[in-house]
Amino acid sequence: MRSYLDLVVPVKRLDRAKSRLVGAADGGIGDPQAHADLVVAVALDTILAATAADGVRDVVVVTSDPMLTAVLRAEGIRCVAEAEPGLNEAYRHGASVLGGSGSGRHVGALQADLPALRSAELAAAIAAADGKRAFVPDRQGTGTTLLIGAPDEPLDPRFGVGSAEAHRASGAIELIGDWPSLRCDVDTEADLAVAAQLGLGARTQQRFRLSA
Ligand SMILES: Nc1nc2c(ncn2[C@@H]2O[C@H](COP(=O)(O)OP(=O)(O)OP(=O)(O)O)[C@@H](O)[C@H]2O)c(=O)[nH]1
Ligand SMILES: C=C(OP(=O)(O)O)C(=O)O
Repeated sequence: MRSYLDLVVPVKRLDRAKSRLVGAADGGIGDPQAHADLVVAVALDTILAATAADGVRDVVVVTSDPMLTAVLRAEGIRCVAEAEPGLNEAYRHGASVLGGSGSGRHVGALQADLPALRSAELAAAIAAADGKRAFVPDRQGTGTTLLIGAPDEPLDPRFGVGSAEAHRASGAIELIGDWPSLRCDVDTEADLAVAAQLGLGARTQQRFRLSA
């Protein structure tokens, strides 16, 4: 069965996002603008790869950051403000904006920190889910980079520490394919170095201080 997904992608306010990456931007530590630019670049590379993936119909970003909203809207990307703080809250809000459950829509949750993402890998994961509730674990196997809801059911996101196990326990099928770029979320500078080996998106490539 061919599935067409609408994706929700939340991003924190830039002054709070990706705190473990402070210092990885080309301006180094002590340059908040350089850090913000790196977070924007990572999000934009992720989102543009997602919008180009076969099987993705629509993407909505949930963020309350004014600068990020302006940048994304200039790229033609739809943004909505958070209704309340929190990652799972942002996913639920995005899903409700997209139509939520019972409206013939099929919603997925994609993390915004996948700067090496290849559209073909995301498309392959969506196809592998075959219309069922499913998730893709991060490369460590403990977190989640993509959750695909069951059609016409609430998304029921369970992101946070140990989210792979939480999504498994919720009945989602674990999808493991040869999708390194889809599994490579970047929390630390070491993760960014791994993503760089896979091939960073053009914007992140420009902003990452290549120290390693
Ligand atoms: N809109 C929204 N997005 C969030 C929220 N919390 C996390 N995110 C996003 O979810 C993704 C995964 O979160 P984390 O990997 O924990 O990233 P982070 O919290 O920015 O990074 P650290 O400060 O290093 O923990 C990132 O793209 C965040 O921007 C939230 O409360 N609201
Ligand atoms: C919130 C998550 O991401 P991270 O591990 O990047 O914090 C998660 O994997 O559920």
